[in-house]
Amino acid sequence: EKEDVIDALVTFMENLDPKDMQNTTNWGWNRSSDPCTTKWQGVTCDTGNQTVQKIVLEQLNLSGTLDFESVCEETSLLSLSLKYNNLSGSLPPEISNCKRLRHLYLSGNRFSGNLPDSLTDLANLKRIDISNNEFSGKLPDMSRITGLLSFFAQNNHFTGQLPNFNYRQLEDFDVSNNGFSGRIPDDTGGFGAKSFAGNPQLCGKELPNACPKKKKKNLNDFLIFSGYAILGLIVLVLIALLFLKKKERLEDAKIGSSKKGVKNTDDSGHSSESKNGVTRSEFSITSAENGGVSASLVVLSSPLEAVNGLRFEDLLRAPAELIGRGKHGSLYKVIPNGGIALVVKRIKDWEISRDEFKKRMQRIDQVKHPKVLPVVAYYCSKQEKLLVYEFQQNGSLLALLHGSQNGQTFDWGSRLNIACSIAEALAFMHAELQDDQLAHGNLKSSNILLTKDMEACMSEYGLMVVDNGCGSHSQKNNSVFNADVYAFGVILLELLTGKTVQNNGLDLVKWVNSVVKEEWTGEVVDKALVVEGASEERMVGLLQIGLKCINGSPPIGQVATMIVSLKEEEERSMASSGP
Ligand SMILES: Nc1ncnc2c1ncn2[C@@H]1O[C@H](COP(=O)(O)OP(=O)(O)OP(=O)(O)O)[C@@H](O)[C@H]1O
Repeated sequence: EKEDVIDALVTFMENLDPKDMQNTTNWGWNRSSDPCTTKWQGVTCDTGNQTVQKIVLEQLNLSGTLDFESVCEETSLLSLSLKYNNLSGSLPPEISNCKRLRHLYLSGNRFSGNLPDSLTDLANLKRIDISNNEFSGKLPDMSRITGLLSFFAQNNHFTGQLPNFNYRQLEDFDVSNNGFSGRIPDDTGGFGAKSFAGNPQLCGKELPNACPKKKKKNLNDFLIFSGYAILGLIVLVLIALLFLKKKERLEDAKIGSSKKGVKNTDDSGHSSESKNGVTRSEFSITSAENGGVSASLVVLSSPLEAVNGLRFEDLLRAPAELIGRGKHGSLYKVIPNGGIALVVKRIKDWEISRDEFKKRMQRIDQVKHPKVLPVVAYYCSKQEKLLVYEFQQNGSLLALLHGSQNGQTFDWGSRLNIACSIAEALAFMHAELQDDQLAHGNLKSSNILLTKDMEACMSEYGLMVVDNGCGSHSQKNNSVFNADVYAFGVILLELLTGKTVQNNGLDLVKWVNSVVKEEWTGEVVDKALVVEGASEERMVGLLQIGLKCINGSPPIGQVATMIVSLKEEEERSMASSGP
């Protein structure tokens, strides 16, 4: 197999047409030597498993073509740089075989034609530089490469609309001097005119060319508008209610600030200090002139600079986009003061007293776990409960499993990691919040979000608006914690089978149970995992843990330990088997 790779690499080099390189002393590229043990010009290997990781052939006057089919035979390739040569021809779609490629530097050549769509299948790509070539046509949908940090494509002949980019995440971006047309988004993450210059048909806020006003309202505008309208309405209703309340309960109205502990649920203060030293600022919904009002936005201390000064008015003033309407309320995306994106969960019909709600939020805030998405602020009045979280641009586990996967493979290792992270986080939370009887209460794949580093974290811990009384699993296990373990079992089945959950997971559980009874365990798992060659032994191991969670409600701590050891086994076997 190693011979095949060496053969392919030499073919790749021959296609680059290295005229005088063969005469150089360090050339080295030939079929009778090994790129990692003998020195091949421009090649760097992994010292551990002796595979080629980097190929850098810059300014060598190479004048042939780029044969991705051959070079991608070395599947462990991380970086390829062919800057400043004289290479031509188009990029073949086989580029997508270089699955682990992170850096692709091709600037300063004469490459032409379209970029292949399959480029965006490379989920690990971080930096692309194709500037100063003769590329043309439309760019593929670059937002599919979720981790992209640099994109240089200046000085080419690209045309058409710019595709979506995750501008906020990009560190470098330049598409100047091409033939792009259409409008650029209002929010380009700080990239200004310079990055887009020299495209006379581009228009946008950042550019000298302002766009003509849009006439037709599109769906997006409608959503934003309805978001505004609904939030506006909430405010009006709230203010009206607060005035009524103020009249009735004048004795409650106090202005000023007070020091208080966590247990103290007097909520008229403007700033307070909790027992554990966490500073909180509270802002009345109306200003102090209106007298003390008891409903207020509590901003929990947050590592996010932008959130610390957040005021309720900022939330109200910011454009709100309705992004979901779940069983328990609606979810809006807001970007207060044009800063960091937040989501506001508005919970409807929650029979919980204000004191109870505050106590619960403060208690949950004290118990921090890196894999539990913290509430950055909450708002609570009798009628209205709002929770504010940081927006997670990489979406949820549900979307990753069942939505458009953007062509990325969701491999076994990542699935096992997610299972492990969530189990550990849940075990930690259950242990800390045992006495308070605070469980997650609504654990499901749409409440497992992916952070910008694609780490899983649990959202909406402790909402527990759910019906604890009915539903078949809670008859058997009446504790709130057991319900979480059951729900976690369903998530494990989802991870393994790739199937959607319906009917609170009952359908999936029934199906898996019936297949397992017939001992066709292998049939249960997601085809993608089988194709990938994931270890059957460990997949069956995880399946058994999932079924245990569903049928036996073991303590989550035990479940976490089992998954951790499964993951360690996986890591050991990866380390010993090599590539
Ligand atoms: N902080 C967040 N950042 C990004 N997306 C989020 C965030 N929180 C939730 N979402 C996503 O928004 C969508 C709507 O969420 P929402 O919580 O309203 O619905 P749900 O989870 O389906 O139902 P439920 O009301 O039972 O929680 C879901 O797909 C969810 O994954």
